[in-house]
Amino acid sequence: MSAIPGDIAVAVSGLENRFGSTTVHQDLDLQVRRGEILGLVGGSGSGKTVLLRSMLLLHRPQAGEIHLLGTPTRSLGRGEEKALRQRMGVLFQQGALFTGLTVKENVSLPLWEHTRFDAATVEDLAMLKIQLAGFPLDAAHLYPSELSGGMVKRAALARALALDPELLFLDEPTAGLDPVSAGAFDELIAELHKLLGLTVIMVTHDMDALWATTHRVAFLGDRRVLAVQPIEQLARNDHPLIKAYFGGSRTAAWRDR
Ligand SMILES: Nc1ncnc2c1ncn2[C@@H]1O[C@H](COP(=O)(O)OP(=O)(O)OP(=O)(O)O)[C@@H](O)[C@H]1O
Repeated sequence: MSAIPGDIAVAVSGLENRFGSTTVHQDLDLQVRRGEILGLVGGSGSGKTVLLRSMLLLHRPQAGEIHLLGTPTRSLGRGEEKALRQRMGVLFQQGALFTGLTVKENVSLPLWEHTRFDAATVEDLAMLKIQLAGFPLDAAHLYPSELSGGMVKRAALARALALDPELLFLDEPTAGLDPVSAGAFDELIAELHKLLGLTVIMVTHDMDALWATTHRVAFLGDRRVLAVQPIEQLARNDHPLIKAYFGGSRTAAWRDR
């Protein structure tokens, strides 16, 4: 395949993912530009999470190539894969914090694992990320079970930012939050994106988040990416699957504002 331009953070080409007789992706292509916030949408079961996991190198596709930050990943050795993973942060839907660790310990963990900083530096960096994620510093000693849904998301975001990632993956970041908390989280993502120059890839069903934060949105359907467009254009795209998705009463309300 030809060289990947420097302004492309993630390039997926010819991706194929199958589970038994079910083909989830076939000949799927997607390019994510450096510094953009890209939304990933599609009907339930269209393969958004499997695509996310493929890009995170957590799922190995049957065919295709994924370039991450200019590096082809198909034949990476363990060491190279680990190094690349450290340049990516991820916020999973449930937050996925370790329940037996406090927020500060959760955020410190990647720093202990992947750096040789001393204890004081790890603590300083963890507290900085906790603050960046808008989590109250005086609650950093709490355990996940003591947090509200919005606080769990912020704590998990702080952990995702621990190693200063260039690429940030968000899986349904506002799912389960009330509208006010979800709106605040959208603003936080937009601010961090600007402040840290992150490339953000966000799977979401949340129309508010799509309209408020994304530069472009990729639509998954029919086992591939059917379109990548700014949301204003995508919501008016004539492809039957896209039309059906945005034609629902909840999404149409946004489109027709
Ligand atoms: N580990 C697995 N084993 C078997 N099938 C799987 C596995 N992971 C995903 N699938 C299947 O792949 C398809 C796509 O799943 P995926 O979770 O990526 O969809 P999605 O677009 O994220 O859906 P949703 O919006 O409902 O979360 C589904 O049919 C799912 O059952």
